[in-house]
Amino acid sequence: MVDTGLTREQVIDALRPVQDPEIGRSLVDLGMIKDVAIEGGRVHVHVELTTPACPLRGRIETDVRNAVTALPGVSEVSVQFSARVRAAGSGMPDRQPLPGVKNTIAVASGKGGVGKSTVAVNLAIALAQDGASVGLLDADVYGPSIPIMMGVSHRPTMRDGKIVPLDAFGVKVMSVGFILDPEKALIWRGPLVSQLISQFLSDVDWGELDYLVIDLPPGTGDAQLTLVQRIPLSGAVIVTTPQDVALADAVKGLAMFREVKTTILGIIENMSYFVCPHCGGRSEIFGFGGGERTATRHDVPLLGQIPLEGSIRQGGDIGFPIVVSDPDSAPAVAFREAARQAAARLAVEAARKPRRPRIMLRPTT
Ligand SMILES: Nc1ncnc2c1ncn2[C@@H]1O[C@H](COP(=O)(O)OP(=O)(O)OP(=O)(O)O)[C@@H](O)[C@H]1O
Repeated sequence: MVDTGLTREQVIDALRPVQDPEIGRSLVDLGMIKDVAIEGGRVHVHVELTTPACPLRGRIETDVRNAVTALPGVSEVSVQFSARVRAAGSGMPDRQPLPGVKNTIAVASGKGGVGKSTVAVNLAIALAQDGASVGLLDADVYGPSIPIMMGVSHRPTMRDGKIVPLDAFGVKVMSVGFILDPEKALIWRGPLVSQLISQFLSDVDWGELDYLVIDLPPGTGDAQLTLVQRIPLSGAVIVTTPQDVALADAVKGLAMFREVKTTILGIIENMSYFVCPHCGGRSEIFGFGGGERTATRHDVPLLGQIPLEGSIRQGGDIGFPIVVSDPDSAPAVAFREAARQAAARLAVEAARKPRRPRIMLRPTT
């Protein structure tokens, strides 16, 4: 083997200018370069991403390759990826994070029926498909639809005094629908809703999760406000259709999350357009571009535009969501991209947080 004289330090120095494109800081400073191995002219770099759902993995790989290839004597560069999700915490210091759960993502809508649960289900599965450990909590006491959409309905069991969530498509699922009599759901008032959901957060054995996606009840009333004040939320995704009445309510949702200092990860515009399966013509049934305009006006990202499609409705009805049933379809790709963008935003939030200083214990003499 040819000795090029190349050292680990030289490789790390070459990697210093390479940034995580989302976070805008050096991979080296962020502790994302886990290992560098050199064998003659061959260099192997192990990068630890901040989420397995990283939307810019390809770009990071290219930048790492280019930086290392530029060093004298390098003939081949291989890049290996792993991921460790970091906790973004919640906006309010008094809301304690859930033990074992790194990030909680609320999926909310100002208006009912805009596809909030559909989005929650597909986002959660998309994150799990990328390799994250994911839970999905259906907190929509007024119409828990997650059991049907995820194709799970039996009552969960108990283990060591905790509720064991059900598993569907690699996601741990818990729903008020597993426990409540659907006939009684409507009489739940704000404080009771919040008490029940708090109990679900603490009494369910979620284990170690990178992301817990929470499908909130629609609206911005008393019940929703009490909930978002009590749950330690790392971020919120707002679902809307492009229709004016939905957008007006989505703006109320943005205001609610801002009031409780929860990061808004972005807006998802659902039912954005319809492509006729017969003639291929495109119709903008609920208007067009409203989600984008609202996102721009309120300075939040637009995470995606999901078309109105029969297969999405059907996937929900039969408990076989579109990211599983037809992963290459346009809506599935849009859901996956939205999930990755949301995960990337959380990684940025986590990186902004000052690291807790290590406490050095004095040796006892
Ligand atoms: N993009 C889409 N294309 C076709 N159908 C959709 C789409 N998004 C949602 N749907 C369908 O619209 C209906 C309402 O969706 P969903 O239950 O997800 O809305 P929601 O906002 O959670 O409602 P709620 O306010 O009752 O909680 C469901 O039947 C669902 O399958």
